[in-house]
Amino acid sequence: MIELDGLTKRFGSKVAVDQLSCRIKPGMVTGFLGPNGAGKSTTMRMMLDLDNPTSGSVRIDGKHYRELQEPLKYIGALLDAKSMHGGRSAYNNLLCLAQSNRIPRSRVAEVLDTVGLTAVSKKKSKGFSLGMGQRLGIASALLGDPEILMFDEPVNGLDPEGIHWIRNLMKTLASEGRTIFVSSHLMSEMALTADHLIVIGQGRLLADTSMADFIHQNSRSYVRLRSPQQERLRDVLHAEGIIAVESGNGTLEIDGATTEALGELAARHSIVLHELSSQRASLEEAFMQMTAGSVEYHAHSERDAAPPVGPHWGDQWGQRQPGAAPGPPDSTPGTPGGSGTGKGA
Ligand SMILES: Nc1ncnc2c1ncn2[C@@H]1O[C@H](COP(=O)(O)OP(=O)(O)OP(=O)(O)O)[C@@H](O)[C@H]1O
Repeated sequence: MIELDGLTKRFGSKVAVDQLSCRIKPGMVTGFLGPNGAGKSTTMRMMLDLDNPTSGSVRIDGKHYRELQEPLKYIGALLDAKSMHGGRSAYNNLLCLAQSNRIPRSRVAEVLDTVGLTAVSKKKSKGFSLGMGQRLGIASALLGDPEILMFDEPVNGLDPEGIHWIRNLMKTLASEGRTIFVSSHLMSEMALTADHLIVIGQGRLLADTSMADFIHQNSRSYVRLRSPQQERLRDVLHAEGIIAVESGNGTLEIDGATTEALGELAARHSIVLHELSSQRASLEEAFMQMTAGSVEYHAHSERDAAPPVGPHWGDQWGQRQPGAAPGPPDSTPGTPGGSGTGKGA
């Protein structure tokens, strides 16, 4: 179990981590999610005593990292795949780590085999590809057979087979009762791996929730309508008190109604429909909406620059106070990506 209490880190006037409190429990994969610059790496560095918190604390099984004897046996981490000594072979890099933590030499060959690097174990690690470097970093994390494992963006640089492998490895380690804490800025990746989610933005806690609850609350479903008689359709919907949002390409999106009800309504008014379909928004979209107010670097397109018109599904996240639990999406639909182009009917 890892416990963060009011963890805060400032770099000059920049608050990288802001009063972060949460528990990371054993027996599951906990995803640590946030956009670039959210404070994920800084938090992980403080967990490993590589950075001093400005205030607050981290406890690993009740102890500060500094109090752990032979820490590799408690907690293994992959933070930076390039942190290995490039002039040493993969084997010797791991052997040095093993010897300084009183880990038997036999374990080095074991972990090299686990990560699939046995064939290149005598090669200098500076010649390794990014993916091989990631594997070597994962081997070093596994070396002490620790109960807690932390991985910072572990799929970076891995090919599809490697990504599949690391996902399965994390799940297997969690099923053995270990605490697995893994950071990512990709919701789609977390949806496939994590049992629990901790979401941060600008160093602050935005959500601490089970993956199942996150999916339940954020898989927004809506109906998409397209008609050559759009003006009439909008008038009919308006008269019925149904809010429709224009989503481009002449389509309307409607929350809180069924395809059956809308199809029958259109039929009663003899309106031709070219599309009547049930849709589900992606989790990536929900994550982008949740963190929209805390993304450090935005790319701007002309579309983004357009002023928002009408109600927007993501507005709820922008208004939420830090630390509050996420609520269900409201019934106001919008367009993906938070560009605010929705328009009330
Ligand atoms: N040593 C430092 N000095 C000054 N600012 C820093 C330092 N380290 C991190 N920061 C700033 O703190 C914030 C959080 O950075 P951090 O690397 O922890 O974010 P992250 O969520 O890991 O981002 P990414 O996904 O891009 O790796 C950023 O604004 C970053 O620029």
